[in-house]
Amino acid sequence: MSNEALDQALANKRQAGKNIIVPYIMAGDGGLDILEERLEFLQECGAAAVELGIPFSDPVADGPTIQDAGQRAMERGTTLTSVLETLANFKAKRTIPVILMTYFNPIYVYGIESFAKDCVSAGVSGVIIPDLPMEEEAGIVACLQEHAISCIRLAAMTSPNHRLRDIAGRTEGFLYAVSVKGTTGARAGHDSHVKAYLQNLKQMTNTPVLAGFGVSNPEQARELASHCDGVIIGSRIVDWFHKGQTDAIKQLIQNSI
Ligand SMILES: O=P(O)(O)OC[C@@H](O)[C@@H](O)c1c[nH]c2ccccc12
Repeated sequence: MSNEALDQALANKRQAGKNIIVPYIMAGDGGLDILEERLEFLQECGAAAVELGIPFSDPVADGPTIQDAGQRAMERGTTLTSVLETLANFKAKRTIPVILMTYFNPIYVYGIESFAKDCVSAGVSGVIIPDLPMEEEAGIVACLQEHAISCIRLAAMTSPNHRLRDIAGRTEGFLYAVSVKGTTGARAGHDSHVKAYLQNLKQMTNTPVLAGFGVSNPEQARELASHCDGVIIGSRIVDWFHKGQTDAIKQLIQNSI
């Protein structure tokens, strides 16, 4: 079972004729005590949901901006446990869906069953586990489904069509269309193949398709979103939160919608 709050939040934006914007932030960057305020702020800016990163010592998919943010968060002692506890504390007040982005190791150490249960207590709607191969996912996915937590799958530009179809068929919440060949981080532009790649994915599923990686300005966001349902914006927002440039974040999100 996929997560209804997440499905509904994304559908609402689309029905209102808007692009779905999902900002990524690093949990614990700036301290966990400001997490509630940041989520509220992003919701006010028009975000449909927030992707919340769990800091990890070996973040293989991340570029320098997010690696640095993870480092700062770890220096403050942020862990999967402390993030889930913090989210549980203001769950009742929150309406914006939260998706956790975590590498598999912290979940494995936490225990899969306890992780799923504590996600429910924390009001987590979905998870993204970038280093979990499709061939190894069955056990954890069954457990997440039992708890109505969506497992958002990642599509890569290098994957062959039969594999993309498989991923698109399995995804819950949305399909994360990784739109660069490389790690996370702001980029000046996207490859000319991206348009066909997104259109191809759109034909494979009725679940919303969101493009992510390298989106750092409203022009890029709107261009990519015109071939799918919206975008995920990470590094640019992480960097601006760190520098206290919240007005710039608001502009970026509002002008991407
Ligand atoms: O930072 P960018 O290039 O805007 O890309 C989004 C990305 O940061 C976020 O979705 C993310 C951060 N770490 C990840 C690891 C894997 C997949 C996705 C992510």
